[in-house]
Amino acid sequence: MSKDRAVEDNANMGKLQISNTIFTGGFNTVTRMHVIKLDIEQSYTDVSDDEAKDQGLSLLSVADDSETKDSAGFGSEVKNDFQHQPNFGEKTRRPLTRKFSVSPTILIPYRLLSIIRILLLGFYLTWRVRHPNHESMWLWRISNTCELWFALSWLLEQLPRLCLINRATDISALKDRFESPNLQNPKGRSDLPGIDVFVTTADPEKEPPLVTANTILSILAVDYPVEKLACYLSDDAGSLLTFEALADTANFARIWVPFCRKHGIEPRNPEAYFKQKHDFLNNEVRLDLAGDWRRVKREYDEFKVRINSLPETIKRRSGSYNAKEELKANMNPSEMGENSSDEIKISKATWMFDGSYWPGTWEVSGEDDHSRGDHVGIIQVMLPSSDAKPVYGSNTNGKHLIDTTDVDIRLPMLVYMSREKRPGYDNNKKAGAMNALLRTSAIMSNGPFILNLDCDHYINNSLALREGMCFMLDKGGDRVCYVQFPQRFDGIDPDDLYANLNTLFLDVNMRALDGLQGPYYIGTCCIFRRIALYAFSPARVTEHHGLFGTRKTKLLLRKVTVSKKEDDEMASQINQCALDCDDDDDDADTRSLLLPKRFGNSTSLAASIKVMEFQGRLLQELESKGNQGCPTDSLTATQEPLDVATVAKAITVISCDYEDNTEWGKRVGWMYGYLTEDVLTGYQMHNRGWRSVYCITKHHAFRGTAPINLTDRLHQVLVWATGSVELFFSRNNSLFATRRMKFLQKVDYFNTSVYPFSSFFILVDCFLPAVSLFSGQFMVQSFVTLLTFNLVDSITLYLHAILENKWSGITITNRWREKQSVVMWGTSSYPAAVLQGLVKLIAGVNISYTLTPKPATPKDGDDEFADLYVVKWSFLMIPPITIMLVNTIAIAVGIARALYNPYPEWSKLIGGVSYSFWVLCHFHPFAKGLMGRRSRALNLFYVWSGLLSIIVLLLSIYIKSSSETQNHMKFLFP
Ligand SMILES: O=c1ccn([C@@H]2O[C@H](COP(=O)(O)OP(=O)(O)O[C@H]3O[C@H](CO)[C@@H](O)[C@H](O)[C@H]3O)[C@@H](O)[C@H]2O)c(=O)[nH]1
Ligand SMILES: [Mn+2]
Repeated sequence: MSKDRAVEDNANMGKLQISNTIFTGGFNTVTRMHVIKLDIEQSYTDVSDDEAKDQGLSLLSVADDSETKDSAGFGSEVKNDFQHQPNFGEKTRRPLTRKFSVSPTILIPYRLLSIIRILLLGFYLTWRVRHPNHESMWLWRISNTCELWFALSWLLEQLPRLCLINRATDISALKDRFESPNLQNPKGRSDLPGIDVFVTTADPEKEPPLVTANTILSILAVDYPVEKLACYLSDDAGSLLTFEALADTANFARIWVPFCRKHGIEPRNPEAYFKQKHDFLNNEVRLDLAGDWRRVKREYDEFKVRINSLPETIKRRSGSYNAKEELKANMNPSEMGENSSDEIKISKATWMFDGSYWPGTWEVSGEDDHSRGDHVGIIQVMLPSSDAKPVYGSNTNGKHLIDTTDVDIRLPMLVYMSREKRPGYDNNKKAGAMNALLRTSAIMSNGPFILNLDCDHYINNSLALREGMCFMLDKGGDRVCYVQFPQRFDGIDPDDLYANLNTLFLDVNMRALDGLQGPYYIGTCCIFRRIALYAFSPARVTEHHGLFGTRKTKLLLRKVTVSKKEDDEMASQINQCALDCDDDDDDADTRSLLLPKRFGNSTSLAASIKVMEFQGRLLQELESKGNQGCPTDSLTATQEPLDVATVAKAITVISCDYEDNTEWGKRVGWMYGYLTEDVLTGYQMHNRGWRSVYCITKHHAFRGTAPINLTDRLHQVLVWATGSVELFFSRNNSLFATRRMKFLQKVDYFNTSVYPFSSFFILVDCFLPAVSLFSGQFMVQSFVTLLTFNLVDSITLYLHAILENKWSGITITNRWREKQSVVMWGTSSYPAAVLQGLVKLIAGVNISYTLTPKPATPKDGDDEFADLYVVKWSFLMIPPITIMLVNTIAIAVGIARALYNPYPEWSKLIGGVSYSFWVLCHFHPFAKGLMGRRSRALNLFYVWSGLLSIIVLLLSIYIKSSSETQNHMKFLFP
């Protein structure tokens, strides 16, 4: 698109908005869109003049076309420098990743143990079934069913752990291949593909802006070619608070990012970095680190104060503007078109610092067009994209904080986005936000790869993106739809009371899946291949790559999409789109108007097609530039110029999906209609035949926060478990509906979808000992057999865990926490999830999403774990509390009955009491959470009641056995 055209389109914004209305099809309301013009100097003054000019908060900065072309089209240079190039062939052929299998010394005993356990379980269960307890058949039946179920679920869990693997990356090989001079790239410019980073935030109260700001800073400072990186923040609250916090973050990044690059800082999240202890005398650091550290720290502290006082700042500013407005209106009522002398009511608006209305949500709710679920779409480029050439800073001369003469001071693109929301239309929660980002970014930067982060998950290792790229760009990498990293956490209490670390899932199960078809997508810390999100199958993409750079891309799109039958509609539509591009290449507007007609009034389909179109056009462009032999995936050798016209067109695309909203999530992008979009979205990709990869390393690539408050944790587990139930009921998840998914992978997905249903058996098992104590009927013939079995069972389980520790690092304590949490959640969140899922299935009721509150950054001197002791009531606590009470009472009743009974059945009593105590042990963290700060007393209670019951029992056995010597043998082996 020529410059003139862009200018013309800029002037014709009004016209474009009209075409948007047509574009949204049958929807009546005119879709409006705000592209905000801001001048950062007004609010943030401590920036030098020349810096302020390129400060970025200008209207959707237009990148210089000629520059961009230069950076992309290095074809001509190739010819000139051809003879002078040494041979790099060998160097670039090194593999980027390696795969290890777990050592046989661990694997063989591990498998042996599995077999032993299966045999033991088999023997025990057959014995149980063959020997009914005639005393109490109902107890026998119930406990049998429970045990059969648990055995089965253990088997389901164990099966996928047969092929264990570990992986490693070679970052230096990546550098050699993509960033060293070679024949195609004599200057050694980075040939790494572009990455768009998506961050989502939804509520500045539950998700403190300072936390989000730190995440953004860690992204802006990541070690990746600046011109290939773009960062998008989606704000589902449409809040000015987030907006201004982001603007100030972009500002602070000018200090923070060069500082990180200069000294090789890790981690590049200022809050986490400044918390560390520093050794400035270390030989490996630069001499000026101490000075720079002090100056940057002071800047950060001021930044922190500014961000934390933003709510107050905005409130005060809006207050004074509103008062002024009111005054004005009352002075000249005629101007307001009011004839009466009544006092005029002015709506309490939220004001931006330049004295204009904030188009998003206003603090005072209830305002039409300005509430959480009812506002226009907002898009703002906070930092423009940059050129491929490094820009070096200058030395300290009063203006500049630190000396950056040899430091590249460019910053990646940064965009604020808040999608349009209207009452009566489902916004599809996080999935909706992600898809809006997917479409917006397709038009603005179109990185072939996408990193997805929650607002509280920052990049902890600045090489993380490169690590991910190793998998994507390695041989065979084109079958990888995403690279998932484990979720690691800061700020978890040392005891990890509520099993937040998730070790069993993150360190064992996910790794085991990597030996099959790949780990689940867990919603954050995940790098996607864009094309996999566009519902392509890997086979198709391989074909794509095979032809890439050698034939006509258009031809290729047509050929590829027609050759596969299953992606029917979408394929033919893309096909048509490619044809359209052919017809009238120069008239983009006519084309976008044609699309809705051809495909009905479907906004979302049209939007998805637009995205496809862009991808196609990009390929074409590369093609036409003669970019022959360009490495696969370096699609962004061309940086899409960011011009006003294209971005204005994105307006239609980022708006909420209106009536056709199901189309997007059904076919393209993040899946709609489920509480947890993540597992389902990954499931679809695996089902299409993609594989995913687990990138788990000792240094944690990403870190985030987890709820350490019992109530928050219960609600988080409720959301996850409901997602699983939804997966179970989803049409896709029939064991027979699988298309290209490996069998064991399918088994694991099935297991995931089924675990909340075990809540029924867990509940029963927790009440059984109490019921038997109350009724005086014990559930098995002999507690001795039960205990022996439990012992053997536990031993094999923990031997397993020890072996698992060898390759996953999971400890016995972790294991015990996991076991406790299965019982705790199994009696609270899981049954609630099953109920919610059933209600949705039967009545079609939409389930609401509970956003997990993120802990705020503690101020100096604050208790880091204060949240741990906050007790908030939740209905989910009712069953566990009941179980704890019932079992405690049952123990007392049982003992009392035995003591006052002339013929007490001691063996039954011991069985019942120890079983009840065993149940109570599983609820220890739960009880601690309920007691809050008084939990120390609780520990004493547990120890003493344990000891006491043992003493009482031993005493009574002693008394009993000495008085009835004949019966002695009987009670030991009844
Ligand atoms: O309407 C919404 C709801 C949520 N979010 C964002 O989604 C992310 C995750 O939400 P959170 O409540 O923190 O979920 P968690 O339980 O902490 O997160 C885990 O579980 C979720 C559901 O499976 C995944 O989406 C997350 O990525 C994963 O970290 C946050 O960044 C939110 O801002 C939105 O953008 N819009
Ligand atoms: Mn979270």
